[in-house]
Amino acid sequence: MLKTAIVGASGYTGAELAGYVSRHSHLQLAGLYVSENSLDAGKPLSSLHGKLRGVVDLPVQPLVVADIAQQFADVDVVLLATAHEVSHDLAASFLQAGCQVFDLSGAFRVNSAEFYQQFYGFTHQFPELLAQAVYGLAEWNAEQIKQTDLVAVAGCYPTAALTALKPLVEAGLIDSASKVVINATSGVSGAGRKASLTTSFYEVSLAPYGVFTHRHHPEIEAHLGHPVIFTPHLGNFKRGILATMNICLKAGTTEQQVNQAYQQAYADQNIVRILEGQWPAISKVEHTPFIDLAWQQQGDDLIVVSAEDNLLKGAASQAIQCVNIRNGFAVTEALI
Ligand SMILES: NC(=O)C1=CN([C@@H]2O[C@H](COP(=O)(O)OP(=O)(O)OC[C@H]3O[C@@H](n4cnc5c(N)ncnc54)[C@H](OP(=O)(O)O)[C@@H]3O)[C@@H](O)[C@H]2O)C=CC1
Ligand SMILES: CC(=O)N[C@@H](CCC(=O)OP(=O)(O)O)C(=O)O
Repeated sequence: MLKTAIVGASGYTGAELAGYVSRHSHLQLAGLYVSENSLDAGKPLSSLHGKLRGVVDLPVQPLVVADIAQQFADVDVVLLATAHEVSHDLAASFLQAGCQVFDLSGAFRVNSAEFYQQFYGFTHQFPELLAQAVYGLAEWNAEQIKQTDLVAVAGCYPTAALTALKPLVEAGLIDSASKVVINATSGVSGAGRKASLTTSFYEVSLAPYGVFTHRHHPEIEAHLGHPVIFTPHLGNFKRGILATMNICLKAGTTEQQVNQAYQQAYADQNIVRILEGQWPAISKVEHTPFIDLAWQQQGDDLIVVSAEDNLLKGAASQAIQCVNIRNGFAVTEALI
């Protein structure tokens, strides 16, 4: 059994991770952590997330950064479900303590100091870790994930977009002079558990945000290798992302070529479900680790739609996929 700690355990993705670890045959929950001065320190996780009652009743403990080397010396796996800046500051200490680190934040996803300055507003202090981190898009980077101790789990919108678009790029089917247009809508849990006016029930409608400026725009381009226009939207529902993508195919691309590109990428991947005769919908993927895909072609125009649960395939279940891949467990262990 691998001793597994969750940092940021009281948050939305942290609680999902705790549920998965508790039902994993090869992981043993070694500790649940929040910030040193957290108001929740000492409370059972199940008192904060009622669905975990009787499943994970361990209390969340304050993380004392100065004690990491000693306290985590016998911990095998650390799941960081913390804000980007927090993960940025903590990852090196856990790696030095000998832990495998799976970071759900954006702190190590793009190997570019400029990117962090421009889109995250901080100067990245760990260029060597940025270079060493493997992007945790589970279906695409399994070989590299097997060989690293630092996985930067892919972002929620990027997972929805890249899963849909990478097969087409890999097969060389997208018109190189065109940009792929991605419109995606997320439920409010994407913004985390902390109270804020923009995600309060009364305020939320359906509206775009972060137009031309969202940090997932460059993350998608960096890992796709093709220019995009990405517009996120916030919807008045709790969880899930639906992404609709408009693609200009190379002139003369056939339906068979498109179909083949997807079959080649995902025929053996249980988490990616290719739908026939129906479109993806959030209701079919919420509370599941799946990502659903469907497409329709008209001449050289292709519309692809993906749907996932932002807290699961967009975060926690993809992190567990990466843990499974890294440690040679069945990819879907604890997930399906
Ligand atoms: N929500 C989503 O859909 C997705 C989220 N992510 C990423 O995953 C990460 C977590 O997101 P989410 O679960 O939504 O966040 P939440 O805001 O819901 O939770 C954050 C957690 O971090 C804890 N925390 C805050 N500061 C520290 C600290 N210094 N040390 C230890 N723990 C700390 C918080 O507890 P306390 O404040 O009490 O200490 C809380 O447990 C983020 O980086 C986010 O970008 C990725 C993909 C999707
Ligand atoms: C609805 C909402 O606010 N969503 C968040 C994205 C979710 C998230 O936490 O982003 P990462 O995947 O990069 O960690 C946002 O737009 O910032």
